[in-house]
Formats: sequence, structure tokens, C-alpha cells
Amino acid sequence: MSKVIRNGTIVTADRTWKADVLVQHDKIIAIGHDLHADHEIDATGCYVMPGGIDPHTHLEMPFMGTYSSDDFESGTRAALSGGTTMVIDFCLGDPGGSLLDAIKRWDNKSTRACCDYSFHMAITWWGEQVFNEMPEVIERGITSFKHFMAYKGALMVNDDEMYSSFQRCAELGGLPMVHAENGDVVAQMQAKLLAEGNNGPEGHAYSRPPEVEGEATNRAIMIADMAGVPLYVVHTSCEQSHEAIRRARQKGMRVYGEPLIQHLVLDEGEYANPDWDHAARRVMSPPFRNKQHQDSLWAGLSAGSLQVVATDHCAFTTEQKRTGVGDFTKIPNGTGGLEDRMPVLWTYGVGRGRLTMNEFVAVTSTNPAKIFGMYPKKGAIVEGADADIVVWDPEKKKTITAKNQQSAIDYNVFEGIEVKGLPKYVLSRGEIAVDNFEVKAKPGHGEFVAREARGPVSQALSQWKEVVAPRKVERSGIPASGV
Ligand SMILES: NC(=O)NCCC(=O)O
Ligand SMILES: [Zn+2]
Ligand SMILES: [Zn+2]
Repeated sequence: MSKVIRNGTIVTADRTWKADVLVQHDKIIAIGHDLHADHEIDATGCYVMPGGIDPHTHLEMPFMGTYSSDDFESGTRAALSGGTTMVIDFCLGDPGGSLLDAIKRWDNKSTRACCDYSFHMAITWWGEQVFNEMPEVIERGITSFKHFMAYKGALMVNDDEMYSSFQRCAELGGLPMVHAENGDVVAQMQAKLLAEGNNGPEGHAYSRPPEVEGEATNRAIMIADMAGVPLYVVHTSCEQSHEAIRRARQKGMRVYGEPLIQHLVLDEGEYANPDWDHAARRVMSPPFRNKQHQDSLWAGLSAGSLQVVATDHCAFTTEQKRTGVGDFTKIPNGTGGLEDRMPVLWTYGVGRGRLTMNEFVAVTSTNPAKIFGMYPKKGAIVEGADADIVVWDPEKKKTITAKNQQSAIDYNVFEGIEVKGLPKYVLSRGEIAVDNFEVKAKPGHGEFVAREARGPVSQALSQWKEVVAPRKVERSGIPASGV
């Protein structure tokens, strides 16, 4: 069946213009005027944008002795209800285990996804098996590799492992990613705080100051440069980390930074709340920062030194959070946000003049599609692209509340915030998933998206590294050894 989205204004990362969009089955087949179809969607007064892509989620993730509570069904339903039509989740192998086994587990988990999805592969240890399995991971379309520099004793890898993995990524055209916090320093700060009796959720923030993030970001950037590979820094939360990324980019290094919607609008004052549950629900790594750091992140998005806004959606219920009563290091780290990323970013970004509409599309959709090797299949309104489309009503308002959310958890970190700008219709590969603000997502509709390795940036960097590679100086008349 064909559909036409009529009377709207198309907004992409580089243009804004009035035209209709014709969809046949799962693809956009024409953009123009006087287009006809079996079904009409009226976009009068609305913007027609590429569906959001959240490249940082943890659905049903085994972590800190439990599993995150949103699975691929509830998580992707939440995504669609907020205008996000694709997620990239982290496939997590056991330290010492097979990457390919981990993919099987993630394949099984994702069968009821309501929107399209892909995976990043986490590298939680290094050895011959990982080295040998990485090419097959890439052949399956999983082309980005995550390294945790924090969570000592669990997911953390050391510099030696990271450098080996980055070099392998450079050979294969994969994109390394880092969770940049100095896990050794965090572990010692946690122990000190606990020994001093500082055991509440605020201790989590004290144990992870911006310096531990800035140091790790800088270290990862230098290691990536030595390995000759681009780098994507997840959840960039502070000026120290942003500054390292900005400086590297000014030197021509290929580094990307990803602020989260939580860090852009929520601040460290949340941890001072006298209600233990309120503070613990907001425990995530890195923690929320102060207003100066927020300003730095917003500036980075408009200046182009930061490229993507994600959520790191990793939702735990209040009951799960309470595992950490009396010891903040046991509070499962993570917050939700999938459903709220686009409306909150629109309200605080476009609504206040901190982002243009085109920048909004770039950071929520087009940039992640390009960086992660799936553009213009995703992240674009062009003929031949997947019909992942949001019809955005800029006048529609709601007050965010856990009572009406799709996520499976019992609270929302954005509770009480009024947003203006919401998805009226959402198409997921041509299927209507939100119809006049009503969620109609279908479990099982989502498909795995295989992504391309060795994109243009990776190719250019490899070429440059080859140009400047060390070369032996050929000499005639070498003097005899002095020995
Ligand atoms: N961010 C967080 O606190 N939890 C999810 C896992 C991670 O990304 O570090
Ligand atoms: Zn992380
Ligand atoms: Zn994460």
C-alpha cells in the first residue's frame, strides 16, 4: 500500500522546504507535489523529518547483578512514541567469552523489537579469539566496537587491550567507541568515600568528577591516533571531555562526541535531593554535572565539535535501584530517556534558539546515520531511503509523567517537564507506528540493520596515516660498527 504525507514542511539536516513525501511499502519513492497514494497523512502545520536514531541504548542488559528493565519490545515502543525509529544497542560478551555467542543472545532478545535496530559490539577483554572473531562481527554488519574504560573488575579494559583492539579496528575499518572514565581512579575514590561514611547516591557523583572523564577521553583520543583509527566518545558530559574532543578535532583528528539528553538538561542538584529514591533513580555514569558543563555541551552541538544527542537508555526500577541502599557503588547505573530525547531536545534546543531545526535533525538522526555507516538508508528524506519518518507538531504540548509512559519503569527522570513539540505521526519503514499521537507500534516489525565498515572518514584517515607512516631511510655508505 502507498501513502502520501501531504501539506507538510520537510526538514532535513541541510534543507527546509515545502513538499509531499510518497511512500511505497517500506521506502520513500518520491518527493514533490501532486503525488497520489492509497492513504493520505495530513501534515498541515507540521514538520516532516527523518525518524530519530538513538545510537546508545542498553535494552535488557545484564549489568551490576540485574537486567535493565526495558527490553526490545517496551524500549522500542518507547522510542517510537517519542519519534525515534531506530536504536543501536550494545551487544555485550562475557569477559573471556565469544563475540559470536553474544550476537546470538542479542539476536534472540531483539525478535520483538517494534522499530529497526542494530548492535555495537562491546570488547570486554582481549585475546586471540577476539582478534579472530572481529572480521566475522563486521561481516554481519556490526561495525562499531565499544570499550569501557570504567567499571573496574567487570567490563573495564586496560590501555594495552584498548590499543590492541583499536589497531584491529583500524585494519578492519571498524569504529572504536569508548566509555571514557578512569576506572582505576573511580574505584579508589569510591572506596575512600565509603570508608568516610559517604554512602548515599551523592557519593556516586563525588566519585566520578569531570577530571576522571577528561583524562580518559584524552587518553583514548591519543591511543586512537596512535592506532590510526577514528574514535567515538559516548556520553560526553563535561567541559573537560568536550575540550579534549574539540582540541583533537582542531588538530585534524577524527573524533566524535555524544552528549546525552539527560546531561543537557538535568544537573547535579538532583543528587542533593533529600529523597534517597529520587537521587538514586538519577545515578548514572558519568553523573549529571553543573550548568557550566551543560553550556559547554550545548555550545559544542551548535559549533559542531559534538555531533550526536543520545540517551544511553538503561532503565532500572526503583526496586532495582534500592540494591544500593547503604552503598552507592551497588546502585545499578543507568537512566531512561528513549521516549523523551526528541521532545526534550526540541523544547530546550529549537524552542530556545540553541539549535536550528536542521541542527536538530543532524544530531538526532543524520549524523548518527553517517557516523555508523547506514546513510542514506537511514537519517535522510530522499528517494530510496527507508520510510522512517516523523511528522512533528511543533505546537503540541505535554507534561512528561511516568504515568503515561511506554517504558516499563515506575518513574521518569524528566517528570514534570513540559515539552512543546511532539510526533503526531511516526512511520517505521512505511508502517504507521504513531497515528495522531496514539502509539500503534507492532512487536516484531523491527528488523536488524547491517551497517557498513570502512566509511569515507575511516578510508581518508587510513590513507593519511599511510602517507605519514615511518619509513626506513635508505643510506649508502653506512659506516662500520664502532665496536
Ligand atoms: N551509563 C550508565 O550509567 N549505564 C549504562 C552503561 C554505560 O553506558 O555505562
Ligand atoms: Zn557508559
Ligand atoms: Zn551506555
